[in-house]
Amino acid sequence: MSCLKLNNLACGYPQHGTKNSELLVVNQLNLTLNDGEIACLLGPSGCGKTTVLRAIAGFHGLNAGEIWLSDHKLADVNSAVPPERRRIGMVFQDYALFPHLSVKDNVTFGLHKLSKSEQNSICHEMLSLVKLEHLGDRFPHELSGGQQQRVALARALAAKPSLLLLDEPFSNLDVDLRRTLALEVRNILKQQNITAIMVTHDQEEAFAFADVIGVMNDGKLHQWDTPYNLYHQPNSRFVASFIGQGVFLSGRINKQHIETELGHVACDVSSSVSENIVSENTETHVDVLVRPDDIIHDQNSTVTGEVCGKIFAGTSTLYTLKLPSGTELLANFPSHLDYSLGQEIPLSANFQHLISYAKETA
Ligand SMILES: Nc1ncnc2c1ncn2[C@@H]1O[C@H](COP(=O)(O)OP(=O)(O)OP(=O)(O)O)[C@@H](O)[C@H]1O
Repeated sequence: MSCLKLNNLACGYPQHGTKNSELLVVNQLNLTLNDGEIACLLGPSGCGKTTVLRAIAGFHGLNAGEIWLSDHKLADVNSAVPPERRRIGMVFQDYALFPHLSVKDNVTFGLHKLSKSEQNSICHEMLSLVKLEHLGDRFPHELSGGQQQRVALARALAAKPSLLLLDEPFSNLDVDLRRTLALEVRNILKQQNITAIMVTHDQEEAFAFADVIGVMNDGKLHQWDTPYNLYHQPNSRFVASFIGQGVFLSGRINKQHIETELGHVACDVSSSVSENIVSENTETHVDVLVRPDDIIHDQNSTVTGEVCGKIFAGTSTLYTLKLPSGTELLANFPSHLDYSLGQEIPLSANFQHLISYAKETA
């Protein structure tokens, strides 16, 4: 069952120097999040992620569209349920704990309508959920960043929200802690069947945390999909370039093949060229997306790439390989294959999913 629905959402900010005029920073945005699903909004800085989150929370009005939570309309252009009546919890980047209150008092802050014993029981349940039962009497300044964020999560969940919004919750933490806490929070949310949306800049964090990811650019939602599909079946050139690593290699469609510098690649022309494909009997120039895991070391190949960069990453090494045309590809090889800078490596491509787009004209 759908929990959150955004229909044709548009939001803006007043433009400097003009009265009654707003610049739209989110436009025609549609998405549906099912009960118990965890989503991320991902996109370049300034693309409108936080504005969407603020609109859902009720801190930002709508210029067009509707927001629905289960069967309740939360907002449209003319009306809005106030934030405190939306049953939406929030976790912020800077934890936003009350510094003068103990951990226990922070967690029970929104529960003043309940009896003391109900408050204590929920507080105990929430603190054990985030594994902080032993720190209930401490104050925020006596906790690490990761512990403070756990308290913020416990506080948000104590109010039994219908939806949880997380605004870059892990970005103040170091990289290792970010990854482990993202997974830990995901497990807690799944265990409690909480529907949630997180905003982040960090793709790996989004991949680890979310069931579904919305890739935004310039106020628009380009693709709302699983991490696997975003990587293997990006629906636009923007998503293909933004998600994961990859390089576009020039190609030319010839019947059921695309001719590239790495040889002929078999393809189903109708499904592989996603944008602006022209008729099959004209020569069509395309850009083929080559991911680092598409490139293989192939002793039988006559095409070689010169190693001009390498980044060792433990189990694998990411190489930059220059083809004779000068195009530089990225290739991920197991790290026991240790090539030197300047070495020529015979290469071929092994595409699991061929992604190509009509060639961009300069
Ligand atoms: N109060 C404001 N007044 C005017 N413009 C604003 C205001 N807040 C944000 N904007 C603009 O709206 C656009 C979207 O901002 P938003 O904060 O939603 O982006 P974001 O994707 O969350 O960015 P980041 O990842 O950097 O936090 C940006 O161009 C920003 O400059």
